[in-house]
Amino acid sequence: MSTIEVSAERPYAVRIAAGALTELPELLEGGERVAILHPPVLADRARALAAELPATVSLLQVPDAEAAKTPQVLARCWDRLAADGFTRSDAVVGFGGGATTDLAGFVAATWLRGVRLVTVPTTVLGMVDAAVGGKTGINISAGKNLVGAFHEPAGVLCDLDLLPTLPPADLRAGMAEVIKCGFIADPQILELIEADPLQALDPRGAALAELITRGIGVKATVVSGDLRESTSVGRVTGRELLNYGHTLGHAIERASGYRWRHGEAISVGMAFAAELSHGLGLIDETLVQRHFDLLAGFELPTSAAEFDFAELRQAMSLDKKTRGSMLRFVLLDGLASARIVSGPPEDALVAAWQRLGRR
Ligand SMILES: NC(=O)c1ccc[n+]([C@@H]2O[C@H](COP(=O)([O-])OP(=O)(O)OC[C@H]3O[C@@H](n4cnc5c(N)ncnc54)[C@H](O)[C@@H]3O)[C@@H](O)[C@H]2O)c1
Ligand SMILES: O=C(O)C(=O)C[C@@H](O)[C@H](O)[C@H](O)COP(=O)(O)O
Ligand SMILES: [Zn+2]
Repeated sequence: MSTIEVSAERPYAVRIAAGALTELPELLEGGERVAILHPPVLADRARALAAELPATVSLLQVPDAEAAKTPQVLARCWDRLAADGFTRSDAVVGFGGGATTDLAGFVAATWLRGVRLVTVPTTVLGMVDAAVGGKTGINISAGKNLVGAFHEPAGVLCDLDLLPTLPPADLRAGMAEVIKCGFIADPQILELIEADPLQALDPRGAALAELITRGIGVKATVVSGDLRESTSVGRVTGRELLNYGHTLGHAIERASGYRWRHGEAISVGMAFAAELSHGLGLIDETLVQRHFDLLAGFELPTSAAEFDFAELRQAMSLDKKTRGSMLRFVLLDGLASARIVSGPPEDALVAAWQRLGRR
């Protein structure tokens, strides 16, 4: 069992191991009621989990993937907690991928102005990123994650035994955030993948367990220093670092009507950010090509010609890093070194977009 401590406002542990789920009862600290939010595909496992808990459990099945992150589903969850008599000593468990844990986190943040939350991520992306760090929220028609709150979990259980049923495309999508962690902070992640990409995709393998643990290490270190995402000036060391590739990525998700997986959109977003960094003279060609090789090695997309760049540019204006009308990009100026570039020239954005399809 590996344990990574997150020392933000309320310290908590991320436990990573096959079988970590057995620790859930301790994390609930004797609450009388527990709500487990889960997607349809995990219904049987959620029922089995409920049977093991010394509490009255409400099973809240929510729609799959991004369809869970809507105001309507959020309101249905509140109604159910009300009907089942949830009080401030009760708890919410997010049992699923990042979409489920984002929704569950926001339910926990808003019910009675905040109740206990435990996240149990069941995807690679959820383990490495979404379930850790206390960003919770939903989408609205104007864009991705535009409504939410910071609400830290009391604990995170990454049970590696849950991964073998994950569809290969979702496993690959999770690798985009793992690769992100490599480029922004831990280049050993990139070396491990480059040494044996196939091994990295084995859901029962030691290589994936190590990549997940290293990725969580990056996330935990960053959020421990800057939970609420301060506005970086110049070099980025705070939470905005974790948003590498997300400015364009979130715009692609919205433009696709959330047909694109988050990790796939972020893959294109990182390829774009690398091209933009290069176009602005911040990184050399080798580092750009390394992005394309690593992402394509997992069959992740590095271009998105089906979208109109003008529409994506418009959606990027609502990125949370934007200040006033100034777009702000997290760009690399070296391996594991990033800076904020505010208001890059519009023609540099278009040029970076056009280069994507040409590699
Ligand atoms: N809060 C954060 O800090 C943060 C960080 C990164 C991403 N996110 C969010 O996370 C979401 C993406 O997360 P995701 O990639 O986990 O997507 P997801 O939650 O949509 O899960 C992907 C798919 O896998 C299925 N699934 C989940 N676990 C399974 C299992 N063990 N076996 C079989 N199927 C399983 C789900 O039902 C879904 O169809 C996005 O909404 C993104 O915005 C949040
Ligand atoms: O934890 C963070 O901070 C991140 O930026 C991690 C991202 O991978 C994640 O997708 C996050 O939800 C994006 O946040 P947002 O504030 O841009 O919605
Ligand atoms: Zn992300």
